Amino acid sequence: MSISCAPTAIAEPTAAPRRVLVIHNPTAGRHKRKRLQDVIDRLERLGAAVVCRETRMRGDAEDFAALASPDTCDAVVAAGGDGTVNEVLNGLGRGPGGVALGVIPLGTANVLACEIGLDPKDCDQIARTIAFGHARHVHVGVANRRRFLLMAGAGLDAHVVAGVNIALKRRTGKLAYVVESLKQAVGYDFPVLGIRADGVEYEGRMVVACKGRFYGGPFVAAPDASLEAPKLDVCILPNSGIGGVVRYGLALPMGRLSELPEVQVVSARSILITGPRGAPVQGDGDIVARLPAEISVGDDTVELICPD
Ligand SMILES: Nc1ncnc2c1ncn2[C@@H]1O[C@H](COP(=O)(O)OP(=O)(O)OP(=O)(O)O)[C@@H](O)[C@H]1O
Repeated sequence: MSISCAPTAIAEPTAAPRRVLVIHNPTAGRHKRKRLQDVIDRLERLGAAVVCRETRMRGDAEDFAALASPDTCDAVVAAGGDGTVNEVLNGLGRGPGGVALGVIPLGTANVLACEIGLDPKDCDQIARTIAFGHARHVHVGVANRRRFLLMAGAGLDAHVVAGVNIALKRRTGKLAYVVESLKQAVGYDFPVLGIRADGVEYEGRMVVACKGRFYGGPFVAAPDASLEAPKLDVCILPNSGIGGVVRYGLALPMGRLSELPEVQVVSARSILITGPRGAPVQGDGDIVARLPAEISVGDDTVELICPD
């Protein structure tokens, strides 16, 4: 197997390498199988015991992760995009506990990798992180009983996630989301959403409850959010129509979304989003719930393996 990433000189850690179950979503990202093999080869050279399972359909990653036992496995590693991480997170929640969560970022946006400072192209960093990286105690969000790690939202972005053309996404990556956003901006009617955040009422056309700072890739939407904090940073966007979409779409990559005067960011433990019954709610980039949605963060935690 050819090795595509140059090793960097880092002192060998003294702790024993982890025993890991890698769960690979072969449909995530494009042409990433070689990178996965490279990471696995490096893990084995570092002394980690690795078992790899491939998913065949949606839901497999969650079922495989739920079976992981701390007797045989220190960590379950999601090899795929944020959707695969989300499935593993939910699977671990069904399991016996005592197993950490890791990631080999092979997806389209890889928001979690941005959040924890993992470079998707640096196979050496990824392997060392999985084998020896410290585990952060992360508070997990819950949307209508479904766990999420990064964000959950309703309104246009959830409709974009629900409507994105999968074949186009496989061919063009993130561009498919831009195309779908513009398409939706024309046809979508931007209904008003009610948001009750820790008992205080707000209104918006789009709402994203952020656990992490990043959104859609390396773009900061909620600068004060923290995976380790038991709170949500709720971004409430009031504008509608193509004008609103373009305005927010330009502000986000510049890191200015939360600075726009009409955008509110409120900190809350629990929110209730109401709007058209059955409208989609996205969590970590996949549809995880429907309106009305109760989104909260409480005592539920996971050990997330991060670079040192
Ligand atoms: N073998 C499979 N066949 C079809 N779908 C799968 C399979 N395994 C997992 N899935 C589903 O694929 C979806 C997308 O996966 P994922 O998010 O990991 O990749 P991505 O969409 O390329 O990346 P990103 O989320 O970063 O955009 C998830 O909803 C997951 O449940």
